[in-house]
Amino acid sequence: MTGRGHGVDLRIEGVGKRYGSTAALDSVDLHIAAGELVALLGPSGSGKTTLLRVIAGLLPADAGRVLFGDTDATRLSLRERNVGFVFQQYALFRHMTVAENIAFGLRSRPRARRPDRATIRRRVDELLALIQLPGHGDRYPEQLSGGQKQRVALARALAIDPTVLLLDEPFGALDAKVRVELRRWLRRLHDQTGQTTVFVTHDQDEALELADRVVVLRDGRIEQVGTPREIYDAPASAYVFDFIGRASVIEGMVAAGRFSPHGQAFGFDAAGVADGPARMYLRPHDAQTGAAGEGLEARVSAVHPHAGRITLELALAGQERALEVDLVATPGTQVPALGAVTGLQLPRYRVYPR
Ligand SMILES: Nc1ncnc2c1ncn2[C@@H]1O[C@H](COP(=O)(O)OP(=O)(O)OP(=O)(O)O)[C@@H](O)[C@H]1O
Repeated sequence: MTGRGHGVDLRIEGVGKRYGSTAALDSVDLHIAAGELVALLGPSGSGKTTLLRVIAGLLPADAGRVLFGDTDATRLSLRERNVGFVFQQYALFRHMTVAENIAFGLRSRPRARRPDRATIRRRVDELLALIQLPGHGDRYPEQLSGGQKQRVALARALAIDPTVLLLDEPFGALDAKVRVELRRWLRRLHDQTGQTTVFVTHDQDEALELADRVVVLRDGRIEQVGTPREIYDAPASAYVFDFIGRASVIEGMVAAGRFSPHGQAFGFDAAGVADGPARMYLRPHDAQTGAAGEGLEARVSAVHPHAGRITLELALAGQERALEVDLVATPGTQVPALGAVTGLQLPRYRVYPR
């Protein structure tokens, strides 16, 4: 595979798709560079699958254009676009061997473009090695594990040298441990092949670990596009902050670039945030408890031990919801007692208008 085409860049321009009164996609603009691995991330119903299907040519858009390199593909069929597609469910042909499954796309080409038998055979062997299942060509799908079946589905999609590889929750049906193994495997495979890839997931860990860039969707619109670091460290909105990981929220007001939590005499820098009601968001590991009198004053309302960390629930005067704070649990960790009053430092946070 190494050295074969890396696929093309993809341009999605003003793409819209409605189902009755629902806008499944609303003026979506996105550029995906050749060789990039991009994750489409969002909750159920945000439009991920619709966007993937529009890119594939499985679903016509109501508005906008899809470009594959310099080619306007908007009106081309799936076959004409030459995309590789993998679904959540294995969708292998049960009556065909693994080798026949992988060869299917090449064998069903019109005669003029169909490679000869020996070439197809070589290609299948090459792909079996790539998916780390050498010697498994004569097996039937039912003789494979779920993870192996998905690797075969991926080989089948790659066999046609697709312009782009489109994956719709390909590991969604597998158990958590296999999912993690397979996504790391997919990342290594991508590093080897450099194939332009678009990957749909609702699992933020999967998106952050796997992708070069993450596209966060909300109600058919793009909420943020960025590298995993950018998305995690600088979420563009409260929606992204909340979706990407655990969040603690403090209610308050912004005036002249300062955020004041309700019920607290303390202010925090919030330069650039408009005056008015606002919320401060922080990750539970980005807060530090300390001596009473330092920073905000908080009372420990619950203590939850976990493997490797302890989560405290802290009550703050003037706040309805308790704040979650994580302490790393090592043998020397001082855990504040239930009901104790502690100081609270917030070195990293973001403020969003309400
Ligand atoms: N065939 C359809 N008919 C009517 N509405 C649809 C159809 N397909 C999708 N929708 C609607 O379009 C919106 C986007 O759906 P889509 O399947 O793209 O979301 P998704 O982010 O992929 O969700 P999931 O993670 O649940 O697959 C949703 O509101 C959905 O109800």
